[in-house]
Order: sequence, then structure tokens, then C-alpha cells
Amino acid sequence: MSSHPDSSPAPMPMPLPTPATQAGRDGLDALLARPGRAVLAFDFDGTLAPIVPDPEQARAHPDAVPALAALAPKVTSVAVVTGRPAGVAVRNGGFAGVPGLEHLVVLGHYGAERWDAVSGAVTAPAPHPGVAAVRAELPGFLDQIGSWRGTWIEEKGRAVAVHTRRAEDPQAAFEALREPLSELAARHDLIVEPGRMVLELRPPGMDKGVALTEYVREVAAESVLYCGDDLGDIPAFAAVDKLRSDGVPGLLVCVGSSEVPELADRADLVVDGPEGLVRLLTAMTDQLG
Ligand SMILES: O=P(O)(O)OC[C@H]1O[C@H](O[C@H]2O[C@H](CO)[C@@H](O)[C@H](O)[C@H]2O)[C@H](O)[C@@H](O)[C@@H]1O
Repeated sequence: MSSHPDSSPAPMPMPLPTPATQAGRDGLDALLARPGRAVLAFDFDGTLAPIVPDPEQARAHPDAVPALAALAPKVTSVAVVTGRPAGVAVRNGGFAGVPGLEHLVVLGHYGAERWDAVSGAVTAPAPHPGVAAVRAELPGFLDQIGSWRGTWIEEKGRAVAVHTRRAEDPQAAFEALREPLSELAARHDLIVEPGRMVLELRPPGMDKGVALTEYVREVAAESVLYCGDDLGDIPAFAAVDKLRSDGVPGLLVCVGSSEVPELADRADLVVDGPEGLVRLLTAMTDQLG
């Protein structure tokens, strides 16, 4: 066999996995049959970006943005739907100015904020007054209910999050703080959004399911793929279920983890970490030619 670059064989296309459910297979078939009418939406942390102890250090997997950029021109739209502020997801994801992602949309704060690559601007509602009140009260409140060493507060602008991943016992800290933080949130007309070793106090009225459904309608998509890894993605999974019952085929993909087993149970396809998602995106791109 010659090793000359001109005569080297073309790389083998990445094999496309088969979804475990009929609804998922229908969703994937519809997406591949009419990619020009499909929306692909992805969570950020744990899905496009590996989980790390410090949220500031989270970055998209190095192959994730190139994989999205290769696939995006073949479909109607690619969106990132995240609990992060939209601007933070854009920065940590490295999503701005990427050829192929000229029409990317990032729906931040569970859909309350929106960044789009066309304008490069973020639109957002007025801040909820409860967030400022909770921000002021939270440090003293945490001291009062007991010291969970390693627990810390993430300032998110339109929300505040209490992280337990770096506590001595992350799960015990999460469980112990959940109820008191729910009461604190309720006193200020906020809700608690639980996630992977994090309890976020944020305004009510928006979730990833509402955000995804509105976006699918806005771009008149005829099929949808949603991929996530966390509890905050469950409303988006439920939204895809509802869209399917309304006649819009969909594929639910879970980036599996031992921290959120319930999401894998609801998915049509489970992939192994952001690397597994990159393999899926590459296989879809290969399939679409
Ligand atoms: O909707 P997402 O994009 O999944 O964002 C949800 C939360 O993600 C971040 O926290 C998670 O990722 C961190 C970095 O890997 C990790 O340290 C933490 O334990 C995870 O919960 C982010 O910090 C939160 O604000 C988001 O709500």
C-alpha cells in the first residue's frame, strides 16, 4: 500500500448509532431526511463542556465547536440552551466569530437571555429584585444553617448559585442545603434550580422547555434534536416529548453521568461524555455528506 498523501484512502465515515426507542429513530430519520428543517439544541456544561471543579475554568471540548461548525451549515439552526449567562457561555464556549456558526443562537439563563451570532448582542429582561435581596442575605444565611466547608457562591448576574462540588461531602451538602435554600428563594419570589452539585436561586417563569419550544416554533422547525446532561434539561426533554405528540419528530440525547441517572432513562440515545457527543455530531455530518 502506498503511503503517498495523494493516494491515501479517504477516512472511514463515523458510524451513526441507532436510538433505543422508536420515537428516537423516527426523530433521527426525520432529521436526516430534511436537515434543512431541523433544529439542533445543546446544553453547555457537562454536554459541550466537560464538568470541572471551577465553573470559571469550564471550556467547550476542543473538538465540540469544530464538530458543531461542520454540522451547522447543513441544518436550519443550532442553538445552545444553558443555565449560564449567555455572554459567559459564548466566551467559555468560544462560539463567537466561528466560520460555520454565523447563525448560532445562545439562550442563556434557561432562556431568559438571548445572544445571537448575527448581531453579537445579548437581549435580556429587567433584573428580578429578589436576586439582589438574596445576594445580600445569602452569606449570612449559609453561616447560620451550618458550615459546609468548600461550599461557595457563584455570582451569575440574574441569579446566584450555591455550589457544593468542592465541599468535603458534595452530595450531603447539596441535600442539606436544598430545603433551606428553597425557603429563602420563596421568600424573595425566586425558585431553586437544582443541578449537578449546584442549587441556583433564580427568577421563575422560564425554563429550557419553554425556551426550546418557542425557538422551534420561531424557526418553523420540522424536527428537533436536544442534548443535555443535567436536571435543568428535563423540561427540554419534556418539551421534545410534547413536540413529538404534536407531530414534530425529535431525538433526545443524554450525555450520561452517574450524577443524573434519571436523564439517561428518558433519552433515546446516551453518549459517553462530550467526546461521545462529538462522535455523534461527526457521524451526522458524515451521513449528511
Ligand atoms: O445549563 P448548563 O449549561 O448545564 O449550566 C448549568 C450550570 O452549569 C455550571 O455548573 C456545572 O458546571 C460546573 C463546571 O463544570 C461544575 O463545577 C458544577 O458542579 C456544575 O453544576 C454553572 O456553574 C452553573 O451556574 C449552571 O447553572
